[in-house]
Amino acid sequence: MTGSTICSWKTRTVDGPNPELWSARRRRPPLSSLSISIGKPEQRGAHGQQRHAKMSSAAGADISSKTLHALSSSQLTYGLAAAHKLKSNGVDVTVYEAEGRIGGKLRSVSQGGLIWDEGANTMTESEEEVRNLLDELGIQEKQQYPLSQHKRYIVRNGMPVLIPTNPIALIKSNILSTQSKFKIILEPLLWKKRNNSLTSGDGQESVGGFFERHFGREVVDYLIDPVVAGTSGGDPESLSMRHAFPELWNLEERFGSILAGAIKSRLSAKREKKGELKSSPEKKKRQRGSFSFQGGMQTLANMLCQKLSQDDLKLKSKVLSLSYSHDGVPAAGDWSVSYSSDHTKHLQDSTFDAVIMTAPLCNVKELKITKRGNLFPLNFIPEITYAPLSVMITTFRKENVKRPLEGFGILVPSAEQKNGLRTLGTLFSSMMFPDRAPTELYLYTTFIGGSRNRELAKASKDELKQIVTSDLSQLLGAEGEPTFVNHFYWSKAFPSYGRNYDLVLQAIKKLEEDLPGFFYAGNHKDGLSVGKAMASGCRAADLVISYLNCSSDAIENPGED
Ligand SMILES: Cc1cc2nc3c(=O)[nH]c(=O)nc-3n(C[C@H](O)[C@H](O)[C@H](O)COP(=O)(O)OP(=O)(O)OC[C@H]3O[C@@H](n4cnc5c(N)ncnc54)[C@H](O)[C@@H]3O)c2cc1C
Ligand SMILES: C=CC1=C(C)c2cc3[nH]c(cc4nc(cc5[nH]c(cc1n2)c(C)c5CCC(=O)O)C(CCC(=O)O)=C4C)c(C)c3C=C
Repeated sequence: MTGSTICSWKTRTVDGPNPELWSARRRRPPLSSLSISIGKPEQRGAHGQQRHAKMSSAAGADISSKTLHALSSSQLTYGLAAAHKLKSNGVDVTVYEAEGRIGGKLRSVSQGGLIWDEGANTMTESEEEVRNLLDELGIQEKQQYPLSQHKRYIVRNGMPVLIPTNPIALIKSNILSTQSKFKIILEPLLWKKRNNSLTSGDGQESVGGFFERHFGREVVDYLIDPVVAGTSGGDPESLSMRHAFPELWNLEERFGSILAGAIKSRLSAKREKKGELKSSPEKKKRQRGSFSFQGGMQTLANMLCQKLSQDDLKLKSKVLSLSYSHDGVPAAGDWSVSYSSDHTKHLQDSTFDAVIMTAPLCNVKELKITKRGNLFPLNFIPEITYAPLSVMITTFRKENVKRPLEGFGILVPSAEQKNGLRTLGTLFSSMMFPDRAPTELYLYTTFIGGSRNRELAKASKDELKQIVTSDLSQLLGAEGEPTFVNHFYWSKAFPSYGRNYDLVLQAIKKLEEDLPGFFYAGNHKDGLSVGKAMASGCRAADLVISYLNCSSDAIENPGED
């Protein structure tokens, strides 16, 4: 965001006698010096006369206290995290969601004594923004940590093998050949430098190419391929290393060897942590690892909504167009949003001071955006490839599962398709969270398709049931038919951080630079995980707050630079 441009605007304003202004100031001390008022967006019918939002809230003032609204045009993790943060800072928000429910890809179902997730199943709190947000929500007592979460399995020669979690366990395990084990140990000496002529013209190396240079092909086939499938539904050859794993990419840039780099950064992180603990010994210890919530991941979305009133959240409201029409007063109702509402069956408009867009870029591309009355063409947003995915929920009676495994779940490398396995992987949902099924049942969540098998992702429920039953029979000894089956299909489960991802990031930058007060957050930007998504929403909210602050400063101090 080009905050400096915004800060440099000079305009005149007079605070109107809006009582809500004062309550807003009381509610948000960090912004107390600003002329910020909180009010409702101005509404007009599709064909109605536009009213002047900026002038409307305070009679007598030539330009009233600014009505500050932030809009998130999708409500998901990012949108809701952003909305929550803005609300907490006393900024009014309206969240538009095209669907009739909140949560987006956080989608939990509770039915007949079973609880399952059709989207994200767990998350982490590696990002500081997420830790702070969860603390603020007071959601800790609802957090559920999976039992035996560090037990994860990979298929090798058609059978499950425990993924080693430390170097000694790796050496002992039969997950890799002796040759590959040596390649890993000797990586600091043997790793090959990137040959830029072998990467595509733009210097973008694939995930597969990168790891093959460092650890050899077997590591790519049996560790990287399943992990990539199990974190993005993608495959190592089509993902860009720099975009999909930026931390490891940077590690190579800094240290060359991944292993040596990882050890060095771990040691320095430990030292830093020790120092931090010494300076603030009361720092709270947090449980580490992945977690979900009682009732599933949807609980998080529900909690994030708590601060929003009924009017703040507009379900079944698809944003169709955005119009920026700045006329002298920065951020004061610059944005007009037009959306179709299922409730009224009409197009409606509202004005806002800023917009946080969290809809996928493929949806953004379909919007009509105008800037000062001229069409703002969106043809610079590249076509994005998405991985499709089917999620199958099955339950089996415990006595019918002959070789149940304790732990998180099992991932199937592509190479294991030759052994008849067609799923991407299965989460042992009721092993992790026993309250998700009655005691006599195991509940499994199996994923099919991804970029590995796009056609299969679209298969019918019956066909997918056969595939899941066959794989679970081979891997866990699940006999007979499942006692319950549920199917959910995501046509665009994940954006692929492919080799053209620079163009995607450039397009997001252009949107934010060319459209003052427009901010983009979401899983198309800084990572796919729920945690990264939430952090991205929080950062967008911070940018909105500074944008509004800068605009207010410019209004209050018209003579200063
Ligand atoms: C099957 C699956 C499993 C996953 N597992 C995990 C996991 O275990 N851990 C993890 O961390 N992450 C996981 N993820 C990833 C994570 O859930 C997602 O990356 C993230 O939640 C996506 O959120 P989003 O808001 O960016 O996008 P989306 O979920 O696509 O949300 C976009 C929202 O925008 C709305 N929208 C679109 N256009 C408009 C419009 N014009 N107007 C208004 N609203 C609009 C849509 O209706 C939708 O609700 C998983 C994802 C999937 C699909
Ligand atoms: C070992 C079992 C696992 C299976 C099977 C699995 C499938 C699966 N997962 C996704 C999408 C994501 N998973 C993510 C994290 C994640 N997944 C597993 C394990 C399995 N996933 C673990 C242990 C973790 C890490 C901890 C966590 O986040 O809870 C993520 C987030 C990735 C990130 O950047 O942090 C996503 C996204 C798919 C599509 C899938 C299907 C095969």
